Amino acid sequence: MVKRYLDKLPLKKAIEILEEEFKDLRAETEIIAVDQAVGRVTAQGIKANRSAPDFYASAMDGIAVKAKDTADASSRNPIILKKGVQAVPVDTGNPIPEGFNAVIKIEEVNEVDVDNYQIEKSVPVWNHIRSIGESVVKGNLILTAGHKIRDFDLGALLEAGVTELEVYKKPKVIIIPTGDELVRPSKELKKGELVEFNSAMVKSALIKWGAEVKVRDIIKDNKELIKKEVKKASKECQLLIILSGSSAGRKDFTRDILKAEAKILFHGVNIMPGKPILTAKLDDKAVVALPGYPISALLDNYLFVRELIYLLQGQKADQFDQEVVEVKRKISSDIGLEEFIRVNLIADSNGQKPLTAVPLKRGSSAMESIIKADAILRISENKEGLAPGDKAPAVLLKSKAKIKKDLLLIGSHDLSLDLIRNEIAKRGADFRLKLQTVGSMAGLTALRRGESHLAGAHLLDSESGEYNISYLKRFFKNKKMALINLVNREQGFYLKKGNPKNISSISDLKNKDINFVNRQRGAGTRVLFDYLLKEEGIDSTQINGYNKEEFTHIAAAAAVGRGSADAALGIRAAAEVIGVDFLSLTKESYDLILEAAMLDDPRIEYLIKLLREKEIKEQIKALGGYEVNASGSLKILEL
Ligand SMILES: Nc1nc2c(c(=O)[nH]1)N[C@H]1C(S)=C(S)[C@@H](COP(=O)(O)OP(=O)(O)OC[C@H]3O[C@@H](n4cnc5c(N)ncnc54)[C@H](O)[C@@H]3O)O[C@H]1N2
Ligand code: MOO
Repeated sequence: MVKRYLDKLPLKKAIEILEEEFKDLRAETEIIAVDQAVGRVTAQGIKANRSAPDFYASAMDGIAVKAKDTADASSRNPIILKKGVQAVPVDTGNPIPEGFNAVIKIEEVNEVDVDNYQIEKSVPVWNHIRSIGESVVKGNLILTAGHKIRDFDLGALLEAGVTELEVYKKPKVIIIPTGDELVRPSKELKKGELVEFNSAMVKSALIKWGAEVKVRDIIKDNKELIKKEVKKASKECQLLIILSGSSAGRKDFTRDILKAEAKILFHGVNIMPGKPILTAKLDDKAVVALPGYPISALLDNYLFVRELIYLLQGQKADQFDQEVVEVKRKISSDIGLEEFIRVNLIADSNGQKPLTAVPLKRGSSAMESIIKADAILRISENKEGLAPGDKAPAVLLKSKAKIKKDLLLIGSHDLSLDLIRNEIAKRGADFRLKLQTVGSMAGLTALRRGESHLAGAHLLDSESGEYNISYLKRFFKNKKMALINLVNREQGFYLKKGNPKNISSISDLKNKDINFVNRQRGAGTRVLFDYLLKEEGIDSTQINGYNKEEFTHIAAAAAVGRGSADAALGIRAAAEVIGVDFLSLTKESYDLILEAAMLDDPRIEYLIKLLREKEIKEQIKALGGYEVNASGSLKILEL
């Protein structure tokens, strides 16, 4: 029988349960000095103790006058005002002398002599006078209860004579990381050890939301130890977070412990990632067990724990900043699960249409993809994925203004691209270069769909021996396209140090003793490998490991480095990064491809200029295996 251990609660329902169960859960309050209060949340409404200003004050440097004395003044009929009687000098902020009711700016006044001023314009009553309470009015409610204090709130409070205020104490949270395989972050790891980093992510987010957080030492997967720590910690905090052990593994004890000690509220929500979250109430305290996978823990922290931290401070969590975006490819999603998918966003050239969302890697432990993401696309639980042209909401992770300026490059992987990306940022350019590495062919497909500004490809045409052009003819018929040479680079074999299996040519791979690891279908390196095999008259079935695939040069080199393969094809620079031997076989060119119409886009001009710079060429060359003479050179093709 299928063992079902998870609830299938819709997200909204799950949040309602938390709100209902913990509606009276509040942190204690304390009185603190106003100038220490930024980020804290008011426990009571706050009224102004005084008006500001509490006297009539001059708003300008000039002279205080009686408005009626100025009534007839004009440029043709200048009027003289007697100093001390009809006019008194005042500076900005000075009280207005009794009996005066307007101010004229000094630059509009002519000082005729020590006793007389001349003016050429009449002024109305209250001209340039700050009235009593112009800034804040005594008795007015300045801040409501449940207000998170900002820098400018401080100013208004202090001006209004409020020097102390009652705020919620920072909610006390304890985080307990659990797991046999986990160790504190360090540079060196033993085999099988994994760095415990969820606590650092979760803690930092909670501090941002106003909590005071303690992280306990990592506890081994031992039921008694975890139980002891849970009971102890729950007495010292308002919210307890247990990291991992929320699913059904042999050592996932969290559910058992909470079942015995607490009231379980729910275990399992219809979302992905983050499905196996578990929440409970232990002696009125909130307990949340977050799933182990980092992206799942992260998402659940934002969706659920954030609500609780706000609730503890008498607030309701803000809605996420969402934007309706469009997709240009099919994106699958399970019906009955609300899916949260990391995406890059790109704007069309005139910025009129909705932003286009381009999905990134989905895995619940793919951290680089959350760093790269511009937004999290939400596919609701009643949808079975999205089709090209469909729209859906996305939670923005970066500013929309910045996203609209970015350049997105989707294509094959090359180490020089990271160098360039970093250089653009280092120089403070007003755009960022974003990369999605997916392989040459997938890059061209994305460009054709309008999901990127640039593709990166190194696709050999086995007939002509030329790179990329024949593919462009196929992909971009009747279009005017441009090719910018990025680099010419060496392709060859990654081999174990010292080449123990004596591999010296493609035909050596036929040896049954040799394990190869290939690149994914559609990768330029895969195309090259097929070409090299064909040239030698070798059939792919003769190669051990032809169907084993890695997705980047680095991953292929690393497979050789750790011994799971004897050889792989790839670029020299990755061999240098991983520290494996390299046997050069051929040279290829890697081009950036774009619509020719984009060539006068300032960002593209910047990129081309950068690629032509001597200093950048030297840096790329130093990565190993690169020829940079043609970097930045341009070809325009009418296809
Ligand atoms: N048979 C099933 N197995 C799993 C299911 C399922 O439905 N049936 N759900 C999967 C999903 S979805 C998730 S999410 C995870 C949640 O698992 P746990 O909460 O029990 O977490 P672990 O298995 O202990 O760890 C998963 C993974 O994450 C790493 N990890 C754990 N804690 C940390 C930490 N504090 N910092 C960094 N990394 C952490 C851990 O080493 C594991 O690699 O269960 C699936 N399984
Ligand atoms: O839901 Mo798990 O939380 O997909 O990774």
